[in-house]
Amino acid sequence: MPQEIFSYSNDHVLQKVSVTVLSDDPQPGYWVIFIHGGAWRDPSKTFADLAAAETLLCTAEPYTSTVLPHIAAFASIEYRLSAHPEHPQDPVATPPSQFRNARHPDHLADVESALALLQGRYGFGERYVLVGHSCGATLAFQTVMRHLGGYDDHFRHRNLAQPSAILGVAGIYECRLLRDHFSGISAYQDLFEGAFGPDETLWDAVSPAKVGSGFDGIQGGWTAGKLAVLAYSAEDELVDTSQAEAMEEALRLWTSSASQEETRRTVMLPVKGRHDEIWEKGEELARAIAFTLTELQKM
Ligand SMILES: Nc1ccccc1C(=O)C[C@H](N)C(=O)O
Repeated sequence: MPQEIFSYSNDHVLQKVSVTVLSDDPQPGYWVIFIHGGAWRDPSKTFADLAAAETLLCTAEPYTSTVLPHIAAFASIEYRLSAHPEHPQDPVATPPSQFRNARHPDHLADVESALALLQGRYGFGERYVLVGHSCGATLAFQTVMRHLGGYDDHFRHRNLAQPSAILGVAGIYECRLLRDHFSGISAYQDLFEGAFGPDETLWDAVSPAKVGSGFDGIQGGWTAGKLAVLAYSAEDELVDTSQAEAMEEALRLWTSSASQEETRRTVMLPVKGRHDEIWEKGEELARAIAFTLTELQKM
């Protein structure tokens, strides 16, 4: 199954998405679309972060007989990044197409452009699971928020088909809460300021767990959604469990406002390993993706 790489814009080298199509079946399975983490800024995180889990899902039992038949394709999105203090770039010598100085809403606008490219080429509609790790989970849930601070509705891809399920893995859902939990570590203040600027009211207005349970957030926005899975690890040294707990709470109104019972669910999924181990080894990420697809089949 050859991997293809598409650029969804020519402005920046990071504006690309990898695609591996497994089945051209007219009765297709789900697309699994991944958004990597790295605190909106870490250039060592790439679309290849899905590779270990993807390989396991495609080659290892029991996945090959249980979930693989229900997967149509894998895609993995890269997006423009903010500046990273440990990866400085010379602003004069670096071409604009490689310079990392993105600010919200650039990251999300890129994710939406990537989804638009995929929908335009493959037209899978709502038959996809959006999977995000760390800030990738923030971005995944932001795509289905009705309004978003600092992002003019006018510029959003309003007619994009929404995912049937979102799997957040070690996700950041409430910026200030995370910063305060690690208040002795300046990197947290820096990474949020790098992505969103110093105005903390904006941090709240982009946090899926802060605006989630409201008409402006996921409750009003994610009309097509069926399943939210929040995978979290007690061994995660960078994102503590209160993030997934806050998101679970915020999703409560979204779940209960479904027109019929059992048509929307939120599931907390404990996984093992440190923050990056989850996708690096791939076993836990693969298990979480398989879990999400299996639960989705039941609905
Ligand atoms: N401090 C974090 C808190 C939460 C999530 C990620 C990070 C990271 O540090 C990611 C990346 N390794 C970075 O250097 O930006």
